[in-house]
Amino acid sequence: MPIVKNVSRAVSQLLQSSGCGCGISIVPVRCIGVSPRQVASDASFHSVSFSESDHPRVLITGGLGQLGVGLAKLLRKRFGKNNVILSDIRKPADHVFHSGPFIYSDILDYKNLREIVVNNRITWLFHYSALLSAVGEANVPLARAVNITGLHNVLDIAAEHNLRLFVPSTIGAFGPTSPRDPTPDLCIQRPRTIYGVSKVHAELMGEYYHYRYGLDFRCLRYPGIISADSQPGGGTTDYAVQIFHDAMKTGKFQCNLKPDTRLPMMYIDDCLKATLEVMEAPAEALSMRTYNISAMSFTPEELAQEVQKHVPELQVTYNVDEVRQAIADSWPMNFDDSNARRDWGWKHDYDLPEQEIQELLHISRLQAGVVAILVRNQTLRGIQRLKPSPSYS
Ligand SMILES: NC(=O)c1ccc[n+]([C@@H]2O[C@H](COP(=O)([O-])OP(=O)(O)OC[C@H]3O[C@@H](n4cnc5c(N)ncnc54)[C@H](O)[C@@H]3O)[C@@H](O)[C@H]2O)c1
Ligand SMILES: C[C@@H](O)[C@H](N)C(=O)O
Repeated sequence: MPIVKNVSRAVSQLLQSSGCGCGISIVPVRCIGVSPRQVASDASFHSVSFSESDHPRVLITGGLGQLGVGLAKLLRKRFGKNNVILSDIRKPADHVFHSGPFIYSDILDYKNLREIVVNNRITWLFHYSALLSAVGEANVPLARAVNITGLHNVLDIAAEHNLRLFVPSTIGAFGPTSPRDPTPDLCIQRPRTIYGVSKVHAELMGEYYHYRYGLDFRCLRYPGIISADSQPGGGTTDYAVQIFHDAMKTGKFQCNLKPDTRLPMMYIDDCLKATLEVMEAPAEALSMRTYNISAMSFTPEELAQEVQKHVPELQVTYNVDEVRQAIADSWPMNFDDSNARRDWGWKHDYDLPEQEIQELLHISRLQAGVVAILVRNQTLRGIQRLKPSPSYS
């Protein structure tokens, strides 16, 4: 298995924390100066507001969640530290604040978002703000505001300012009437969560703006993402991160999904690599604007067995959360990403257990001062207990 390394906070904490944006309750009034209806309907399919020889100037919304900080790190390596602005409504940790430009941005504040785009001459926007599946069901009005109204703000601004726009979708954009094993790009999509409904809406609106206004919209449907040094934001797949943290911290893990619940998953490095690759792909290569991407697929029982090879003392019990289980039971079990592989050469690097270990990738500190070692390209090779390091790596 590809991964794992450090530890994140408890799912229950995430559900209650401000990290999910649950503190926001006001939907600001939109102040549209130029409607997308005023964007020329014959706008160029390829139009971007920067010369191809220049680096893009990037804004990431909702950047302090599980995925945004890692994305900023990858993009800064590629485009330069000062060309990538991370934004969120939360206060960044010290190491994030000092790692590159950070700005407050509430995606529900259209005028403020527009100012940021204009003043910083943004050319690429990665729209990560969202309420995930489980927290979305716990607060539907807020999920509707952030995931749908927020998306509308982002789409309008992107269209007005000729941005290249990335919006992630999810396995959650499918529902119980979709084919589940495998799930192709194009099939029936009738999700039964506000999260899934908002993501189908995002896919369709983005594609509509693309064909109607020439917006350079790009979208990947991510599987559940496994990360080591960032915490999940309140989704159905969070267990696959939590198990590593609990294995390291307490040696006990209580899973909130049934042992045989199979879901598509992906290691964060693959997810971020795919995101950059699809944004850099020539428009001509994209036969679609929304693609499935896939890497591995496993059940809690299979994952637990794999982790127990390295932490034999790990005790796993099951206490099923009915809301999450119902969501998981309606989602794909395996994802068909053949179109992404054909069109722009998508290929994952990390997979479930294979025997050879190629490279030690990363060491990160756990909350309790315990350190896990993340290994590349296959199995979780080893987990070590070390003294807390003085600084976050
Ligand atoms: N992590 C996954 O497994 C996964 C899988 C599929 C798709 N995705 C998608 O990828 C994106 C990023 O996911 P993540 O796991 O980092 O999410 P997350 O929940 O960890 O982070 C979302 C961020 O959005 C911010 N946010 C909430 N309301 C906001 C507002 N009004 N204005 C600005 N920011 C606001 C939160 O503060 C939070 O930092 C999301 O769109 C998600 O749907 C994630
Ligand atoms: C799958 C994904 O969209 C997210 N991790 C969730 O479970 O809600």
